Amino acid sequence: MILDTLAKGARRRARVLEEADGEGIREAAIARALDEDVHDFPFERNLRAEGVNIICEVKKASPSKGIIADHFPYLEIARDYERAGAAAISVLTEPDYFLGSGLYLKKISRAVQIPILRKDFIVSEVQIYESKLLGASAILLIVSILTDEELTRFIRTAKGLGLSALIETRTEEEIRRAVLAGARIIGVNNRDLRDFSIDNTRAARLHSLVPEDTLFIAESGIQKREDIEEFLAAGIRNFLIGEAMMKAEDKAEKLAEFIGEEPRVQCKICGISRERDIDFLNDALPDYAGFIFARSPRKVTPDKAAGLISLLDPRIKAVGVFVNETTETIADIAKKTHLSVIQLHGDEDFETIREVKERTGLPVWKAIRAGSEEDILPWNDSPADALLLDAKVMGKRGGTGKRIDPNFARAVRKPFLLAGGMNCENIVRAARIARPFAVDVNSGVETDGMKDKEKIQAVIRLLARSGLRKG
Ligand SMILES: O=C(O)c1ccccc1N[C@@H]1O[C@H](COP(=O)(O)O)[C@@H](O)[C@H]1O
Repeated sequence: MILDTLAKGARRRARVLEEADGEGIREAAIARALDEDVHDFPFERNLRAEGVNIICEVKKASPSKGIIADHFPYLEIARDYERAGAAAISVLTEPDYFLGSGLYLKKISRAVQIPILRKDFIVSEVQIYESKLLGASAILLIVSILTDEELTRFIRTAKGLGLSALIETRTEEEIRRAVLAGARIIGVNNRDLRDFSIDNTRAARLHSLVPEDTLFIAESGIQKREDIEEFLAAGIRNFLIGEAMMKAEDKAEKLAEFIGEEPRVQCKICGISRERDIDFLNDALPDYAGFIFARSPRKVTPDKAAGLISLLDPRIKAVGVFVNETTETIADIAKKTHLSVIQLHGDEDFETIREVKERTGLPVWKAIRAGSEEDILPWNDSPADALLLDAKVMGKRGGTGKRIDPNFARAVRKPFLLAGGMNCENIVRAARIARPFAVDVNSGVETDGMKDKEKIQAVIRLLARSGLRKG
């Protein structure tokens, strides 16, 4: 049986590794874990995020399909997965049948920000230490090739290193063993590795046996949206998809098909200060253009802004960004420059928001620098028309390029925009988790402090290809 052959090969490689420098690998991995925050477990955190979470796989070949990708630009594939909004990336490292490599994992983990699962046949602790050094955030443990003692010990070793362990099962009995061993994440493989047959009902059938607080992942054989819909009906929302993602020419479009969303997100490009920027926007056609009237490298004078806004395509609404400005000045500038929306990005209170709304007759967006959900809660009662969630950075007002945890959006009870370090790499996943009415992109579409035409176009196109915004 292929699984026995794969496990045998893994044992041979683990022995070579152990003999070469088992002790050194162990020590280096433990030192790295001590250096990091080992309680963070980003793989698990991402799978607990709102909505459908998909782990996309990087694999050149498989024993069932043979060569999947003749051309295998693995770094580009991984970056495309990240941009497409993958929750994590699974990287095959088994060399003989999957033509994988530890080097692929090492390089991918440096190229993307999302967590990486090492997909291999782990039969020895030295492979777990090695996974840590390669940059994995999670490892796969296959119940059928491990004893109960090994399973328990490997889960514990992984945890001590800050690695999550995805425990792969195929039967009721294996789920029982996984639970007893202390699994926090259980996967059910729809593919039978004895004969490679696929049974897409398996994960749905076995799901109910897994305790509620344990993460559940349906693995293998998922090809189209209808497959996902069947799993969703069974209460499953985390998936590991290999071949279908590898074969998809446009990863963003394929992931959008799996997730199945209605276009609902608008886009604001902020910090517009030059005629060239207006040309970029008139070409890309975002929904809003932001003009900053506060202290900032992107600051514009009212005269300059009036000139720029007069050149703006009428389909793009002008947003004025103010920090602790007087209501009178805001009203004057709004009139002079023909603003459509006022964004208050300072310490403005409810009373000021009310005054600005009254004096200008315009909608007001209140920016909140959120370090936690608690920072957001009081603003749900504010008179602002919408909130704008931005990152909290001590001593800074905005334009920090720092990300906000999109899960904070759970606390918002009003229409809101998501801002803070949005760029082509993170915008799709953040928008899917937070579900704002608009995303706000500023420093993430700049090069050397200037707005960059290619980056603006890339963000706008990506939002459309991902099904988030009308194209
Ligand atoms: O961009 C600025 O310099 C700025 C200055 C003062 C207030 C707000 C500012 N920008 C706003 O910050 C957010 C997020 O920006 P980034 O993507 O993190 O660079 C955005 O809403 C801008 O309008």
